[in-house]
Amino acid sequence: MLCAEQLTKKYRTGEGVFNLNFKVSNGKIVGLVGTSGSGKTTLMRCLAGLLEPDEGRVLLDGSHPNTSEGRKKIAYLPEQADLIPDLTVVEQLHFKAMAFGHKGPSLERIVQEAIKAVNLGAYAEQLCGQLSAGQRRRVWLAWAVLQQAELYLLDDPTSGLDRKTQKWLKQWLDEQRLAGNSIVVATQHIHWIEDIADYCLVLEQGKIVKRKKRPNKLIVLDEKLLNRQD
Ligand SMILES: Nc1ncnc2c1ncn2[C@@H]1O[C@H](COP(=O)(O)OP(=O)(O)OP(=O)(O)O)[C@@H](O)[C@H]1O
Repeated sequence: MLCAEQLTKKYRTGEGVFNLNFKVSNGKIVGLVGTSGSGKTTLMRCLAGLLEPDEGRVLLDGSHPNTSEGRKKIAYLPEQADLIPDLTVVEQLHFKAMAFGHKGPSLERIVQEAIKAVNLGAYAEQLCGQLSAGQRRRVWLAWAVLQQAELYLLDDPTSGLDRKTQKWLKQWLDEQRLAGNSIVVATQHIHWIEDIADYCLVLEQGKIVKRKKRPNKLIVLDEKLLNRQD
């Protein structure tokens, strides 16, 4: 479980995030929603253990997130996809998978599965520096897929994504939830996240101004199941 307790991170300008308290249980999706500058990235970096709070703390299963144990559990995907322009898509993903400890046939399999998941097969041999913004974002999502983490922190994941990939992403997030993993998604698009998130935190000027729980509505992921006669 991830906990933010009285979390404050203040920049010299006086901006930042202030006295935030919330929990993300295993198997839950939480949306962090707010306009530009509301503090989403600051909070995400604190949750990933990359920014040290001035007050309060972040705990992942009772420990600081930036320990060797914590780093194995967290997949943090920042707003900007940090890809090496001279590597092909497949080389880039090999490189990332190796950094996460995969090797041999399992490395090859996991890279191919990630490429297939985000529908990047046609671009597998293309240099990352020659991809469009949306294609780069898909490589970035493939990077999330191959990490096989317990906690996913996704900052602005839908930016530049076509509808098909946005739909796939929702399905993938739902699969992660069913597998018991936790996800925090920072986005300006409340309509995209609110029908999949278990709850949303609305941020304004670094403070939580609203907590929105998902209404109890039936989500139809597979219509065949509904129409089954057994
Ligand atoms: N390193 C920094 N030094 C000073 N101020 C900063 C720094 N980083 C962010 N800020 C300020 O803190 C506030 C929150 O920024 P943050 O990047 O967390 O917002 P955000 O909600 O992620 O915005 P966006 O949706 O545009 O990415 C902004 O007003 C920003 O100008």
